[in-house]
Amino acid sequence: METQLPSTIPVLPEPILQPGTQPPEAVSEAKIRFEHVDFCYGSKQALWDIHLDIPPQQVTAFIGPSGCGKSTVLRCLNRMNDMVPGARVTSGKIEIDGEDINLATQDVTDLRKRVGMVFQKSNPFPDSIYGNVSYGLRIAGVKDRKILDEAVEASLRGAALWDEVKDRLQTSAFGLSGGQQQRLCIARAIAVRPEIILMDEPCSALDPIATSKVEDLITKLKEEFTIVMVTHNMEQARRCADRTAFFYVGKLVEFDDTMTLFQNPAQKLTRDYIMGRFS
Ligand SMILES: Nc1ncnc2c1ncn2[C@@H]1O[C@H](COP(=O)(O)OP(=O)(O)OP(=O)(O)O)[C@@H](O)[C@H]1O
Repeated sequence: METQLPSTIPVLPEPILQPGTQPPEAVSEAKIRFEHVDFCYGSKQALWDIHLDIPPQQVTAFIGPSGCGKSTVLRCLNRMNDMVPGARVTSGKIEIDGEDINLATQDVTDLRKRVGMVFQKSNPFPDSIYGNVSYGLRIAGVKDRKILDEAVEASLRGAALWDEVKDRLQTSAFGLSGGQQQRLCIARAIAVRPEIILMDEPCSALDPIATSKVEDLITKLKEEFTIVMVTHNMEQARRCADRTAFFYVGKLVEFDDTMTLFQNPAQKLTRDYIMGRFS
């Protein structure tokens, strides 16, 4: 019997996987592993039993309707949810390279060096282009101008921005277009050589041309980084993501390689969502 699409979003979701469905098989070489994770904001549960293996050096996209928990899952990975009073993982475990990132011994600053983040709205600092890209290295204590120069150039090249800004590195970052500012934020994120880059709707404020440049960049960045992105744009998930996870009311409904998820989803709920039967 297939799960019927609820007409309204229930407060407490019933099991939504089809009977007999097993959790996705563990990826042998997971960079990131969610093991049966429940998460609450105070007394309000936002995630139920999230079980997910994210492979290294691939792009993984999270899709699903508003409020289904995509950003919460993403923000678990750099412990940004710690900043919300009462927000916590209430059961289960989240591992990066096999290490539990919620242990009391975990250095959160160190974790955030390993797990960079790019936000929906570009957020350059009120500083020059050079100052923005070199920021992370400078606060880590790097003072050598040659090292900083090389890192800034490599990061701007890595973010496909060097040619557009190389002659104005000392000018304000606010003088860049929206798309350039977003690529600058990506350059700032990669300058400290993270292992994982989280992107929360990185193109939602951009026009189609700027979106296309950032999408090309995302595809290139996976050669070096593990990318996890939230997107409301299903075409973007199709274009950029190797694997896609579909969430609904705080549960992971389906996680598969992107082509399979879009062309032959195992769950009726996934099919209904990608066919636009609800949003
Ligand atoms: N700071 C917070 N305090 C309390 N509840 C929160 C907080 N942030 C998110 N939530 C709740 O947790 C649930 C999941 O929210 P989340 O932002 O993760 O969903 P989402 O799928 O990313 O949504 P959207 O696509 O609209 O960004 C929602 O019910 C939301 O109201």
